[in-house]
Amino acid sequence: MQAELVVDARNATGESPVWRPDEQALYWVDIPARRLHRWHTASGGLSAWATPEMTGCIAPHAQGGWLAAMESGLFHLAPGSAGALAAQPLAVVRHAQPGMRFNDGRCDRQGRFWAGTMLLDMAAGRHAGVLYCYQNNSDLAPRLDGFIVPNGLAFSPDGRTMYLSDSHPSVQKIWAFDYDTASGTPSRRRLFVDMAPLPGRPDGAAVDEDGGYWICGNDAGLVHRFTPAGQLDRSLPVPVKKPAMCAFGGPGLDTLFVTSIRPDGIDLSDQPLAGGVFALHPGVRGLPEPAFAG
Ligand SMILES: O=C1O[C@H](CS(=O)(=O)O)[C@@H](O)[C@H](O)[C@H]1O
Repeated sequence: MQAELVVDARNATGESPVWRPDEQALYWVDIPARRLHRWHTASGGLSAWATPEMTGCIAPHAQGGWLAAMESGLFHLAPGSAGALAAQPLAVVRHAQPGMRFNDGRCDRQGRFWAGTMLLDMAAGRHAGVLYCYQNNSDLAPRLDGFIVPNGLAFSPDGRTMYLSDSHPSVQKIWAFDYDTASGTPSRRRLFVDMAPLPGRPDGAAVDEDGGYWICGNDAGLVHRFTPAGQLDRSLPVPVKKPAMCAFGGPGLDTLFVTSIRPDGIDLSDQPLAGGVFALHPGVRGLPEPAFAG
């Protein structure tokens, strides 16, 4: 299967792709560049907005616009025309240590927002990362801790299994949890996949309608699909070494969009498209991305 380059975005760290069916457009962020991006598939039109801080992830907001997890906390973003962006603070995070920011996250199927934090200095390898849940427009609460680079957050189609990974080279694990959809409580944490023996570190993820868990194999140029039982089903190549996160989109939700990383200061002659956004057609459909309910 050939991955098609859809946007030669040259993102430093392209993350959090989210498909908006109402706009037939893909949004994503470039974390260090402090940018929110939009690509309208039919017209090919590209838009970008400067965000006040680095944004680790975004989720659609039920009232329109986006819930964005940044450095100091959560914001509501309302992108306008000509690059205008209204950013309203919603919740301030009390980080476990100085020098942290939000990273990967999304909403559960009931519309609660979950996102993890990490140290900007990833190389330090400290287990300072915390997983937070935000709900009722007011309550940003730490729920799990001990992570270095929390990533790969996703929910099964019935919402009753939560997935979470840690990308750091010293961890490279994906865990599954039972998830109580009524209370929003994860429990019975267990190892879903140990990715250390497999090519690529676990990065961002998406779940398909059959419950397959798709995760970017960062540093290996692969996107892996695991069955709900944790068996490797297939691995699809992308023409860059560092795919970062994937999301289903397109009119039939059957395109898997993949964002990527363009590392600074290294020879990119073997991956000139690094930092691009790619499209794969894996033969399965995704599910609509749940919005933050408030
Ligand atoms: O900043 C980030 O970087 C890592 C990828 S990498 O180690 O730089 O290759 C990624 O896992 C993480 O999600 C992202 O926020």
